[in-house]
This record gives sequence, C-alpha cells and structure tokens, in this order.
Amino acid sequence: MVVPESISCIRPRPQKPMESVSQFSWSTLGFAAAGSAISLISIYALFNKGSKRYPPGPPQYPFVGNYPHMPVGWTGKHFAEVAKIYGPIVYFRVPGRQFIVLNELEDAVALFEKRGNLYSDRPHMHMAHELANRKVTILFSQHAVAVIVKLVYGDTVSGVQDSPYPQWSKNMAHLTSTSSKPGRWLVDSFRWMAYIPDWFPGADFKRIAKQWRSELDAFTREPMVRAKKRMQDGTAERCFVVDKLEEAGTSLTPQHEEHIKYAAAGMYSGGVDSQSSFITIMLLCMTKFPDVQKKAHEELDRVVGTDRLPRMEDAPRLPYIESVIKEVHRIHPVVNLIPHATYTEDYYKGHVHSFTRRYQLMQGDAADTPFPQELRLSPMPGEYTGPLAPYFEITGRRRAMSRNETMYPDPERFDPDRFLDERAKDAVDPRQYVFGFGRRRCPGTALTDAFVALTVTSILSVFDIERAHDEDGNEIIPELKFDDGLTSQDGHRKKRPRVSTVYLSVRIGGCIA
Ligand code: HEM
Repeated sequence: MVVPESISCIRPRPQKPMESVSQFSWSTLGFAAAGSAISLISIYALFNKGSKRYPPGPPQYPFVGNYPHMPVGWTGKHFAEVAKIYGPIVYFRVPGRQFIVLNELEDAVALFEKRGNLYSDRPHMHMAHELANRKVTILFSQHAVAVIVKLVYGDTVSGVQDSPYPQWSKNMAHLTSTSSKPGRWLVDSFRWMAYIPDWFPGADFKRIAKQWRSELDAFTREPMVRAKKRMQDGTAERCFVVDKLEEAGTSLTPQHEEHIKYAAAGMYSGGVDSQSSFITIMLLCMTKFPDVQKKAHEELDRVVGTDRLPRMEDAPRLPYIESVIKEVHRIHPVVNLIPHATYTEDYYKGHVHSFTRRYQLMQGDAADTPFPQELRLSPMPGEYTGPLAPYFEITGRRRAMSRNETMYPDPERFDPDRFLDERAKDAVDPRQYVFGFGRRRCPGTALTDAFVALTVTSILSVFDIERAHDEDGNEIIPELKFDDGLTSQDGHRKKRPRVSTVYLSVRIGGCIA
C-alpha cells in the first residue's frame, strides 16, 4: 500500500512479535470457551438431571426449563397437541416445579386410585396457599377432611336480592381460579419473591394477595357469624355448622370452631360455582341442540306428565335425560386441571415419578392458627435436597379423557344417544372422571348427582329453551365455547349477558319451586 505523504507521519507503533500475541489470545480464548462450555453443559445436565427417567415431554431450555411450554390458564388446551407428540403421559418442568399430565383414564385410575396413598396430596401453590391464605379451605388444604352435608350454614339465599352470599361466592370463585391459575404466578416457582416488599415496583401480586386475604376472611367468617347468631336467637335450622357446633357443645375449643368454619367454607366454595357452571353448560347445549331438547321433553311428558314437577324417584325412568346429563358432563368437564401432588418415589410404566423426598407432619408452634401442624421439609438420608423440584404435581386431564375416541367415537359431537345405543358398552360414564380421582375425588358427587337430576328435569319440564335472535331477526346459533376458569362456564358470558343467549319460555303452568 502506498502511504500518502500528508499522513506519512503516522507510523506504526512498535509491536510485540506477531507470534506471541496470537499465542496469548488463542490460549485465553480457548480456556474461556472451554470454561463456558463446561459451565453450560453442567447447567444443562443439572436441569436435565435424570430426565431420561421421567416420562417424555417437550425439550427443556437451560434455566427456564419448560416455561415457554407452560400454559397459563386452567383448561390447558395445548396439552392435546403435546399429548399427540409425546404420548399419554407427559412430563415437563419449570424452575422449582415438576409436572406430569395424564391424558388417559386408565393411567389416572392406576395412579390416583390404586396407589392413592402416594398421589392424594395437593401441591403447594405459593400465591394461592400462602399469600392469599387459600390453604385454609378444603379444596387446597393438604389435610383434607371431606365433609358433605346438603345445607352448610342453614341460611336462605334464593330469592333474596340483597343477600351477600352470591357476591361472596363470586369473589371466592374468582379468587380461587386466579390465585391458583397454572403458570400465572412467578412466585409459585420463585418463592423468595414472597419477601419482596409490597411497595417494590412489580410487587403488584403482593397487593392483590392482600386484598384476596381479606375477601377470604369475610367469606369464611361472615356466614359462620350469622349461623351462630341464629343459634343464639333460637332461629337456627339444622345444617352442617349448627350440627357440628351443637355436637361439640361446651367442649368446643376455638381451634375446633376454626376447623368447622373452614370445612363449611370448603363446601360452600366447592359447591356453588361447579354446579352453576354445569347448569349454564346444560342450557348452552339445549340451545344449540334443539333436537336433543325435543327428545328430552317427549320423555318427560310421557313419564312424568304435564301436571307436576319431576321428583327424584322419577329419575330411573328417565334414561334419555340421564344420558343428556352424562353428555353435558362429557362435552366439557366443568372442573379443569386440579393437580394432586406426590412426594414419594414411585415407578409407573418404567418412569420414576418423584425424587425420594418427603414431607413430614410436625407440630408447629403457632397454636392460634387454624392449622397448627405445618408441613416441614425433612430430607431422608441420601435424598436429593437441591433447590430444584422437590415433588411432582400430577394432573389427570379430564378433557383428554372425554375426547378419547375409543370410549366416545366422534367425540366432538354432542350426542346423548352414545350412552343408550350399541356404543354404550364402550362409553364410560364421564362421572367416573369429571369429579376427580381417588382420595381427593370430589366429596360433593352425590349431592351434585341429586341436584343436577332435579334441576335439569325441572327446567326441562317447565321451560322451552330457545335461541336468541339478532337485530335482523335471525337466530343466533351459539358455539360450544367455554371460558378458561378453574370451573369453565358458557364462554359467551363475557360477550353478552346470558339472558340474551337463551330464552326460557314457559311450557306448562307453574314454576320451579
Ligand atoms: C358439577 C359439580 C361438581 C364437579 C364437576 C366437581 C368436581 C370436582 C373435582 C374435579 C375436584 C378435584 C378432585 C381431585 O383432585 O381429584 C373436586 C374437589 C372438591 N369438590 Fe367438587 N365438584 C362438583 C360439585 C361439588 C359440590 C356440590 C361440593 C360441595 C358441596 C364440592 C366440594 C368439593 C370439595 C370440598 C373438593 C376438594 C376435595 C379435596 O381436596 O379433598 N364439589 N370437585
């Protein structure tokens, strides 16, 4: 190169011999690259430690594991796609949590029912359990005592416009669904976030949790206070709370009273939203499938007649209505992904399902809290005690079972006859799985069966359920669309008020008492 004279004063600085420069940088670079590779491999190995022992699942990324695959929400729709790729038992993990999703009834029965001793706990969800204090009611209580009675507080709600109960239960349904929403709260994975001060930017979740705590407090306390007041006034009716308080009599301790309060609240919160969701889905199906409704009307008119409401004893003589109820349960199981937890090592179909780690029940010192026993981590000798994945959250995906083509050919079709004709031998009654499994199976099953049978037959015997019309007078044919809550309801609710989705016109004189 010719250097122009004007800049010829620029001279190259004296340099170390080329060879030594290159030796220095290459060796440094080499060490750095090797170090980084080893660190990355170690981190990857740590995250995928033993992953071959687990059921198949989407590949994991370093640090975040399967966070990108984790569904936010209750229905976990994309699991259907995941199951097509990885098979019926799918595994995935995010920092601090491991999940197994069971898509087939056979596996859910094998684990939740036949090995119920291992799979009956509830996982710890930090936002719901600790920050919002939802651990106190039975659905999420790790020491569940299933107590079912028809009337919990002995109070009257129906027909009273200004009753606080509907609002309380609405708040509770929202709180439960949102606080424990899968994938929604980072604090469920990173529990140290619970120590972030409330005022800290981004700590909105703590402020929300505070609000929920006070709503939960009102929900559990107020109905109990009212029941006790009625007992004092001598106007109390027999119900779960009154029976239990009377039973305890003078030996009632404050702690015992707290247990009654929370057991009652568990029934209250577990029962209201699920049953009302079932009825809205039933109304949606009747609106969309008028032929089914017509057949149900015919059966009711033939068996019960038109001069009285149906009674429980009519139910065995109404097989078509019973299959309508089964098909409503099947077409969209009302309650979505409620996980169980397992803490003990177990092998199923060649895969290990948990680290050998277990929690022991130890006496806590907080005698004034409702549940003085606390779960304390107690590693056994030789156990894995690292920061990752202390146990598995394991869910039977009811919606996958309800779409199983062997049990239900053409599963997307709403067809109650599948439980009556030649297909009936394979058509498993969905009530086997829509209420959950094993020891955590819904304790409200019998109550729901009775409530649903009476409500569905009463509505159908009194009303024609008709489609709404748009501004041009055309019928609106609703889609089978559901929202993404813990309990899914008719998904049209958000768009327009339910009353415009269906019309109930009176078929016969009278009303539903
Ligand atoms: C359509 C009606 C209902 C459906 C579909 C339903 C479904 C479920 C499901 C799937 C579970 C979780 C089971 C599991 O983890 O394996 C559950 C739990 C529970 N349900 Fe229901 N349920 C209904 C009605 C009721 C009623 C009427 C009550 C109370 C009167 C109730 C009280 C509870 C309680 C307390 C739990 C928690 C049980 C525990 O954690 O041990 N449910 N329900």
